[in-house]
Amino acid sequence: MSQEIKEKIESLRKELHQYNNAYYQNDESLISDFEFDLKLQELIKLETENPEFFDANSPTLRVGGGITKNFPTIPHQFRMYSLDNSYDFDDLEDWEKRIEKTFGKDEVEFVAELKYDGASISILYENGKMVQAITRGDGFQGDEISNNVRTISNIPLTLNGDFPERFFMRGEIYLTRKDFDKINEKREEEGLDLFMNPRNTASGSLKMQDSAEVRKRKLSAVLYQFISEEFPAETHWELLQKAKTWGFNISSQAKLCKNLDEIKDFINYWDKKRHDLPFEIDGIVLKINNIKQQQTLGYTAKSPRWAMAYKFKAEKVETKLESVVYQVGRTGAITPVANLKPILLAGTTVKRATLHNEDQIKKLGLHEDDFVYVEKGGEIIPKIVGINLDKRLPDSKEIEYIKNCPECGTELVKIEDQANHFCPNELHCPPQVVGRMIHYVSRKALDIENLGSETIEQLYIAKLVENPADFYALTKQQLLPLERMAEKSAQNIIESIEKSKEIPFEKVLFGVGIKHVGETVAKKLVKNFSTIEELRTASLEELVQVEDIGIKIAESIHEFFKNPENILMVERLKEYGIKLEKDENFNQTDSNILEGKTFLFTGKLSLFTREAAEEMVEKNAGKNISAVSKNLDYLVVGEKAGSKLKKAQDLGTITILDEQEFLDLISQK
Ligand SMILES: NC(=O)c1ccc[n+]([C@@H]2O[C@H](COP(=O)([O-])OP(=O)(O)OC[C@H]3O[C@@H](n4cnc5c(N)ncnc54)[C@H](O)[C@@H]3O)[C@@H](O)[C@H]2O)c1
Ligand SMILES: [Zn+2]
Repeated sequence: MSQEIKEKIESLRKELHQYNNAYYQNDESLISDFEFDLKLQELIKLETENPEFFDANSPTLRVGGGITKNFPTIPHQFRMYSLDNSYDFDDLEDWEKRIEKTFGKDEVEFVAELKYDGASISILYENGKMVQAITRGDGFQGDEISNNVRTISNIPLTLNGDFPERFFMRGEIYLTRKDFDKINEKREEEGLDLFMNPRNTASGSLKMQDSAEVRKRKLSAVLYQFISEEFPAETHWELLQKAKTWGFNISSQAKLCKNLDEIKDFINYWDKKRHDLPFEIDGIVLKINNIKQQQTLGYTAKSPRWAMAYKFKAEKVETKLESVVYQVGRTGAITPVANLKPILLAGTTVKRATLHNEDQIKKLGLHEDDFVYVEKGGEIIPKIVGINLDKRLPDSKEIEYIKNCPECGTELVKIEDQANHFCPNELHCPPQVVGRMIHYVSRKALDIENLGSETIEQLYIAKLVENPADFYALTKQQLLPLERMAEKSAQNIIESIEKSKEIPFEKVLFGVGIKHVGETVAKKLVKNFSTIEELRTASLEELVQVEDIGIKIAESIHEFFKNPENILMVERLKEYGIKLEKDENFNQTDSNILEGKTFLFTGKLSLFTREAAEEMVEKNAGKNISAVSKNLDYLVVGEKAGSKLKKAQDLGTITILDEQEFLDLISQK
């Protein structure tokens, strides 16, 4: 039994560490906050009942965040805690009883505040000037991100009035829904992946290296806590009012509450009204007003005893499933989508929910005409979390997954290890044909500016283009009749297409869309095969001899050139003057300073991508190798470097550099 409990505790700890890592380090939510908190509660319970399994590193005792290597690490003069969570009024009543036991009934006042969903920050002010801003990090120390915080317009850099000489203000950096949507609209235009939610985006933005980029994100800030050795007032409420006169943005919704009933009213009000706020909140924070009382209560290992968060449950609504439709992505991946009877959820009308893939539908056990529960978690897209079986009609049929592509009728295939079905008709399935052309014009490929996905779709429907070679036969006269196409834009498109004839071979090779041939692989291929002819006629054996080219890629290249339509397209591209040969300066190096030296990069790099780093090594005559061994000269470590770093340290002969030191090394030339 006890072994079982031990294993359960360990597995929960491991799981929660993983979620924390994703959440705080990579700004990703692998599960909903609600599910996360349930697991945490379960662990707390098990640990309290089984104190023999105590571990100071347990996620129940530690603030989840971490420190990155990209900013200076600064210790907090006053530790930054997390908050205890409660989900129902019973929890709150328990908390209030504990407090009354210490101070007596009616002796305690509370301040109720909105719980802003962003990233917390501690800002030091000296003599009325902002001096330093630090993230919460692990609570003991955080990242110094002063320059990024200075770009936030509602954080005062200088103060007014009668402020103390030295103190910290703590608060939350967040994104309004509107600014979040704007960022995503722009990303959509640029063909970039969309951000998941305002919280993760705000937190990620704060950790960007270039503060000019941070400024563009239009972050907001609200301050909710004054901290210092001495307090210029006796209550939290008064401190907030004072901070306001000094120039801080203090939440206008905060409310002084005399008792639990007033607190409950506040909570009930905001549980309904929160969707009308211009920003997201995930609950309410309650704080004891009197500072002396706060000090008497003190802290647990993780949170103040004088404060409590009340978290709103993710809203769940029931609605009817009207149909399941199947979308074909640009890579041929099939995504089932549920069309729902429109319903209001978390402030927006929901009509659709993603069903992910066949397994998900099976797992839900979805039938036609089912009544389903829909929830909005941390993500923007709502999902179906359950079915109301009481309302299922007796003769309703189970949803049967489609066998053929809804766009072109081709029989779908399932590839091992992948959750989605695919339509294999790459060359003639309409979304895939369009997708291939969009890929061809994208920035990392032929970089044909002005030719957006909508225009390509229109051109395809008008039967003017069917593969990348067709772009080069387009005329301005053909473009003009398209919707919303002005003379000037048409001219720009023609010019951009013409300009793409300058793009080097490796990008063209990436652009033609051979499966598994990404940017890096394309480069490696061009290094070894100077012309498209050489590549086309290379045998599988010759291909796999190239560094990083495995049999899968080799076969995919063969497959591509077996198809007469592809050969014809390549021939036409050649005729139009597209570069299908290696540039003379392809192998040119910048310097020889790394000659004879070997490099390996590990961990999460933030100053450059791994590919860019490897390219820098090559351009300076160094060599990249793929494992830590006696042959390795330099190991360059990013954030969270793991086993490779350890191995290198153990070997003791390898020089370990951080990213900046690596840059310094090559700039010595
Ligand atoms: N989905 C996931 O994978 C995942 C992973 C880790 C954590 N989480 C979520 O994060 C929570 C833990 O995060 P946490 O440690 O930041 O705690 P928390 O979010 O529960 O509460 C503490 C934080 O609340 C913020 N806050 C907002 N308004 C405030 C106000 N008015 N006064 C004081 N503080 C205010 C502060 O930033 C403070 O650090 C979990 O309970 C979970 O919901 C989710
Ligand atoms: Zn198809």
